[in-house]
Amino acid sequence: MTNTIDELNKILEEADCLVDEATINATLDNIAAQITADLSDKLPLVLCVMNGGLIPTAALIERLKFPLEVDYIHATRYGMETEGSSLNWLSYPQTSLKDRHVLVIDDIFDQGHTLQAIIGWLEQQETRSVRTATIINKLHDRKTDMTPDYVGTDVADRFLFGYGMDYKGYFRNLKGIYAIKGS
Ligand SMILES: O=P(O)(O)OC[C@H]1O[C@H](OP(=O)(O)OP(=O)(O)O)[C@H](O)[C@@H]1O
Ligand SMILES: Nc1nc2[nH]cnc2c(=O)[nH]1
Repeated sequence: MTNTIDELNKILEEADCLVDEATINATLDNIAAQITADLSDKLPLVLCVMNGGLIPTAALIERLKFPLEVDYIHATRYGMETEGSSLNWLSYPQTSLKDRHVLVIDDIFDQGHTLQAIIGWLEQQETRSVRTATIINKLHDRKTDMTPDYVGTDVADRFLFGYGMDYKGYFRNLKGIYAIKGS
């Protein structure tokens, strides 16, 4: 269904801001310091998980002051929906992964199926190490048995958008993280 600009603006007006820009920036600084301690001498390959990882990846790598390469992987589980289903692989990295220290960056650690599948695939590519980072951790007890190596701010178990995350494809560009009214 097509959303009108009025409908989208109403969603944003009624939404609750759960994480503001200053908190996100502090989270990014903290994660960047941990990553620097672990990877600054490893010439890592950073893999952005598109689309949600786009903004967190840009914000994190500008805080990493050491040599690194960037590529992306495109896998989606939610599409335009608010409930996840099976993972749809849309694009694989073009960079050779063999013997590389890989850092995967995504926006949110929700149930963990997306990162778990990506880690599983990367481990088959003869990488030297694989680490994962997310800006947001959604609090609930429906997690897989993986946990990202670097995890940011905890948020309530609601449907979120902003800072990479979309509502029906929109609002990834917002500086804060919002929850839909009633979710
Ligand atoms: O921990 P999980 O329950 O697997 O959910 C997390 C994933 O869901 C979102 O992606 P989505 O499938 O919505 O695609 P998108 O990045 O294009 O929005 C998000 O960007 C993560 O990749
Ligand atoms: N936009 C969005 N994508 C998600 N993927 C997993 N959880 C979420 C969420 O709360 N919002």
